[in-house]
Amino acid sequence: MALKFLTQRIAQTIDEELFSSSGGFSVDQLMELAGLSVAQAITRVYDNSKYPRALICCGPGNNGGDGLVAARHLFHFGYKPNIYYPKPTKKELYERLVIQCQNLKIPITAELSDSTFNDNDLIIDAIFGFSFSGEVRQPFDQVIRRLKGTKLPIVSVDIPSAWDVEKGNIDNRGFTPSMLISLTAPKLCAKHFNGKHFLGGRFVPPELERKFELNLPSYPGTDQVVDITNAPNEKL
Ligand SMILES: NC(=O)C1=CN([C@@H]2O[C@H](COP(=O)(O)OP(=O)(O)OC[C@H]3O[C@@H](n4cnc5c(N)ncnc54)[C@H](O)[C@@H]3O)[C@@H](O)[C@H]2O)[C@H](O)CC1
Ligand SMILES: [K+]
Repeated sequence: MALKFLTQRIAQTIDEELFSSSGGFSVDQLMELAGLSVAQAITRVYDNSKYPRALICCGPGNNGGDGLVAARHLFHFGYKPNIYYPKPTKKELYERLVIQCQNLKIPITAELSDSTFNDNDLIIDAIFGFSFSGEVRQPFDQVIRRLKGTKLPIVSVDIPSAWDVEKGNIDNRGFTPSMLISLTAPKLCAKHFNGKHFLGGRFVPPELERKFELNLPSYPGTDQVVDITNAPNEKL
């Protein structure tokens, strides 16, 4: 059975079920596993000896939270992360994630200067995930413009930011990353993506997987990610 690509509504429904009282998960837990998946997938493709400086661009929602968690794991995996976080979320969870990064002396900035951006080997796009809609509003429009112009490799978390969650890069509003890490299950926009593609978020209970007919591939050994670059994908 082919891997299921999710609509925005189904992605949000699965998220709600995981966090409901019957699902039993807290946001912290799943964000930690999501961010760990992202960092682990990066090690598979972008070795820290060749790509040590990683700029993590973090948005205002849970996608940005995944980015903050990934920054911490990348530090422990031997990278030199830098964080661009223009609109820090005023919630305790996010404030704690920031403190954890500050304690590792990971630079965090809200300004997007040329050097903030260019003095890196790799960019991680954790700006918007499956709740994105419409056209990109300030202050994120400027980082999307930069990402469209850069020659550095970009790794997108869950959705390439500014892409329509279902239709992909409509009107060329976004950029095309070199690598995508889909979380839980890929969203429909990933059918338009031809680069390196991993699946992460190894926390879906089999019953939930069956209910939504996700047909997830098996994760090898104790890995948090599985390479789905060549998974069956009927192109639209
Ligand atoms: N179940 C899972 O797989 C898990 C996924 N995780 C990650 O969570 C995101 C989805 O998070 P959510 O908070 O729902 O939304 P986003 O991060 O996508 O962003 C919402 C944020 O963005 C603002 N926004 C929306 N559209 C625009 C726009 N056009 N311009 C500017 N700003 C916009 C909106 O106002 C909100 O503030 C999922 O993709 C995964 O990455 C969990 O971490 C773990 C479980
Ligand atoms: K993203």
